Amino acid sequence: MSALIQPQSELSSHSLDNLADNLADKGFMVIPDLLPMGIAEALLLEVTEYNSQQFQQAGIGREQQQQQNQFVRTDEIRWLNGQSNAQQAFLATMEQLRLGLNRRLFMGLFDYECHFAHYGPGNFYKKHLDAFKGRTNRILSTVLYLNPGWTSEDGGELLMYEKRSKEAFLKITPLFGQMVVFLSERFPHEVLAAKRDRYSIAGWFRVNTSIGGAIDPAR
Ligand SMILES: O=C(O)CCC(=O)C(=O)O
Ligand SMILES: [Fe+2]
Repeated sequence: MSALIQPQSELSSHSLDNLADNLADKGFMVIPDLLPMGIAEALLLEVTEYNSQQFQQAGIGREQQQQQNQFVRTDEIRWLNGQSNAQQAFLATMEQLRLGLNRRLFMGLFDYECHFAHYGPGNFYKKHLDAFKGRTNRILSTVLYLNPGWTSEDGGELLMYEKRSKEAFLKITPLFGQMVVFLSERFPHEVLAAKRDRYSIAGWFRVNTSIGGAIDPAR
């Protein structure tokens, strides 16, 4: 698998400027190809090799409040921990993104947590916010899509909403290598039911709300 991975690529300052401008102006951006193809291909190979025991049923809420809710979401997830070269390359790219955004927008992004997600046929994630004002440390959401040859027939689009609006303002097809980045508190969003297996890495840049030395909250 490591043979597929190209040497660590530097994100250009142009692409970081562009992302920072879009986040400042609109609060989101869709990036067609943030990562080198080889890294995205290795991540796809890795995620498709996991069996259902190696995924966990996705929940909603955090820690004690964590609960499985089949009405809200039916995907399965697996947290990244840097256990493969592909994961390390991805996490290194996201670290460049974190530092680049902090430098440009003074966002104070402290760390990044992310998981693979697998939506089998019929799986969905109903309209939700990744963060509620004042109650979370998730600031910026990212989703990287790992679906070669995805077409509009396959469903599984991400719908993005403005708050208090019933009509989505953007419909994102989960195309291979594409990443969407958006402000976690600002945009309710949902994943429509997919008609075939849909793979992604969803992640969140967080600020540090630690009290008394403990990082709060734990995952
Ligand atoms: O996969 C997507 O398009 C979005 C996933 C999502 O909203 C989430 O995991 O919070
Ligand atoms: Fe979400």
